[in-house]
Amino acid sequence: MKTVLGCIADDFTGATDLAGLLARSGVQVSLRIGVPSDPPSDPSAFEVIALKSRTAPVAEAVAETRAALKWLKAAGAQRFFWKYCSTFDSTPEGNIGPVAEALMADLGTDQTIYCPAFPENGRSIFMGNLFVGQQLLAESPMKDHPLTPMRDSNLMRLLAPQVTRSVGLADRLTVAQGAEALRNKLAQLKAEGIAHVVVDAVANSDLEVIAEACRDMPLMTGGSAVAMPLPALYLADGTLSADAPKAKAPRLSPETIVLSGSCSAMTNRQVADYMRRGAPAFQLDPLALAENGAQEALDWLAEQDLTAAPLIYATATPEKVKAAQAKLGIAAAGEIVEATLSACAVAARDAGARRVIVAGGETSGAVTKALGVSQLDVGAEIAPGVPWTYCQSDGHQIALTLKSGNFGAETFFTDAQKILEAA
Ligand SMILES: Nc1ncnc2c1ncn2[C@@H]1O[C@H](COP(=O)(O)OP(=O)(O)O)[C@@H](O)[C@H]1O
Ligand SMILES: O=C(O)[C@@H](O)C(=O)COP(=O)(O)O
Repeated sequence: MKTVLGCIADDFTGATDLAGLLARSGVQVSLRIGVPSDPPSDPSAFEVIALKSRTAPVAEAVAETRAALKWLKAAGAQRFFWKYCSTFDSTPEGNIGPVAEALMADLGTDQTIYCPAFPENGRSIFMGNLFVGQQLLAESPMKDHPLTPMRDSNLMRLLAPQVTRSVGLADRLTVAQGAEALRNKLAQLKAEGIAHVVVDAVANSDLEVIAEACRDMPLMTGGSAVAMPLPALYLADGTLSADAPKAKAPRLSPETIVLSGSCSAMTNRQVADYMRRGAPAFQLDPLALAENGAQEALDWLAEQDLTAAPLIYATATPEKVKAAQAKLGIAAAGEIVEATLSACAVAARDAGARRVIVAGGETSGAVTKALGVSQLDVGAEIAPGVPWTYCQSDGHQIALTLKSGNFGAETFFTDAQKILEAA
């Protein structure tokens, strides 16, 4: 089969988010960790390549994304999707714009759209301003993100310094008039030399209009939700034929490990909820880790009954995160936590854990790499944008879920376990 849509995500939770939303329509979605070293053989209609490039130096992010594009082109794809965070997370240098411009140059296209909206998770865009629930992005807890604090809510202002060509807006008033009106607006903006168009969306119905209007663009960019309508559009016009039914979820033994490196407001609530329910839990302190290493955590883990699904977490309040970063540096504090959680993941797997729940995008990238996972099949959705996936790790089949910091209900860690039981 030829790939119909080639997708590249800038982090691993983002990649499973996108793969999960595409798979809602019943199509097969293949998710690969990093650019495969082998050329494509029998690729899926929807291929998602997960990179860990969100906070990488710009040149590195651009080079990796171009390599992913090349692989997806070899898989037969003619349309591409660049997935970044629904809260438009980027460092001050910013990878979203340079990556988009590099992809546009490689694809020989003059215009793309930017739509991080994800209404089911409360992300909406109005007049180019991104909201998280009822708050502007820069007034939401994203202002305190440990690696990518978001201090402006206006997508045009965030994007403009990251790109060389002009930025414009197709606002909600246009989107509300339907796909043809949006296509006309995009054409008008293109004639004015606008290469980068932020598109407003506040509801799933807006995303359907945008997907319909932009489905044949060589490159679309956004959060996962604007890609969600694409499989149904491609099935309806015969670009894609209906897939064989999906394989049943494998039965895996109940040993479980929960690892949380996200410090988002939602993950803080999820960790507290899980502990209130009596889950065994071990807290990592970056300062203690810097001094004494990971052994204490590994010793604690070795004593746990993994059928009780123990939790190891570095999740902390913004004040505690800032204090650790002030002493260790932002990158070093993050790295030491990621390395420890990765070591715990490997130790838990070696001790028999076959169900692995990870919270945090960067954290998920580190843990997935440590587990040596290269390809994931998408399973049941636990919460909007967070599916279970199945993969191989060191010769064992495991279920792995990678939760974006902000996603999931307060009961996420127990929800995940219940959904796997029912799958
Ligand atoms: N207590 C802490 N102090 C400092 N940094 C931390 C702490 N706990 C986690 N981190 C780091 O914060 C970052 C959180 O990012 P990430 O895993 O992407 O979560 P999210 O999905 O919420 O963005 C990671 O690099 C993680 O290692
Ligand atoms: O689009 C989203 O919000 C997510 O898919 C995502 O990218 C989340 O990133 P993290 O919060 O760093 O997990």
